[in-house]
Amino acid sequence: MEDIRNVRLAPLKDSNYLKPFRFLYTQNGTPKSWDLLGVHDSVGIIIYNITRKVLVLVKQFRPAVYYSSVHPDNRKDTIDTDKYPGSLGTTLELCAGIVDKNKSLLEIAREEALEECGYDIPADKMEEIATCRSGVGEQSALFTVFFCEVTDDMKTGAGGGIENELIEIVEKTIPEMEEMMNSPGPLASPPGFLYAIMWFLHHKAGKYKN
Ligand SMILES: Nc1ncnc2c1ncn2[C@@H]1O[C@H](COP(=O)(O)OP(=O)(O)O[C@H]2O[C@H](CO)[C@@H](O)[C@H](O)[C@H]2O)[C@@H](O)[C@H]1O
Ligand SMILES: [Mg+2]
Repeated sequence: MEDIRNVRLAPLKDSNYLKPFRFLYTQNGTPKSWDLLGVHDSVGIIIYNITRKVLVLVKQFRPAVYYSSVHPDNRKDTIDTDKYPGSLGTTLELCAGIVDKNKSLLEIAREEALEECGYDIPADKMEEIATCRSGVGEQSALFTVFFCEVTDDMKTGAGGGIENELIEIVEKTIPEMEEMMNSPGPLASPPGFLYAIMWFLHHKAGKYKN
């Protein structure tokens, strides 16, 4: 996963994932504008395995995280991967996916849990806990978080993602997550993940500790 080479930057002409545009308006009569980025909404799932008392998380290479770890002076057409190894771009996240199909958020969450983590989770085991905005500056996509308890016998597949996704399943105990949340960082995780883990530690972790 971390063997990243041949990194090059290119102009973006059109994209299935990002749509930049300008938003024009008046506020109290003053003309204004704001540059925006249209992106998909997404879902994430807090998966807690009660058989082995671990949170089931995913590690993956995120190009945006890698790119932002490169010093601005070195963001050229090609990036030196000896100086900047792929490990700089890996994150720890919830199992998650974009809402790019005409299916319910719950169905998409179930599909992602199976594709990325190998758990076949019945719909009635998924608890929708909160929806927040994944960014309010340039985009304002919704991020909906689900929670579910799983057991080892719900694991029917290997996980790891579909097509050419390379996703590693990472299991963390509650004390390991508490330690991570108390470390100064920078944490290689998005705010939606940190919010979800705080929610889990606050509302759920106590009952699993004994
Ligand atoms: N910009 C892009 N360029 C090229 N290919 C792209 C792309 N965006 C998506 N894709 C393709 O679409 C797939 C989408 O994967 P997922 O549905 O699992 O969403 P992901 O977990 O990456 O992000 C979701 O989950 C995380 C939460 O961890 C949220 O932050 C995030 O907004 C949400 O999309 C990627 O594997 C890739 O093939
Ligand atoms: Mg995903």
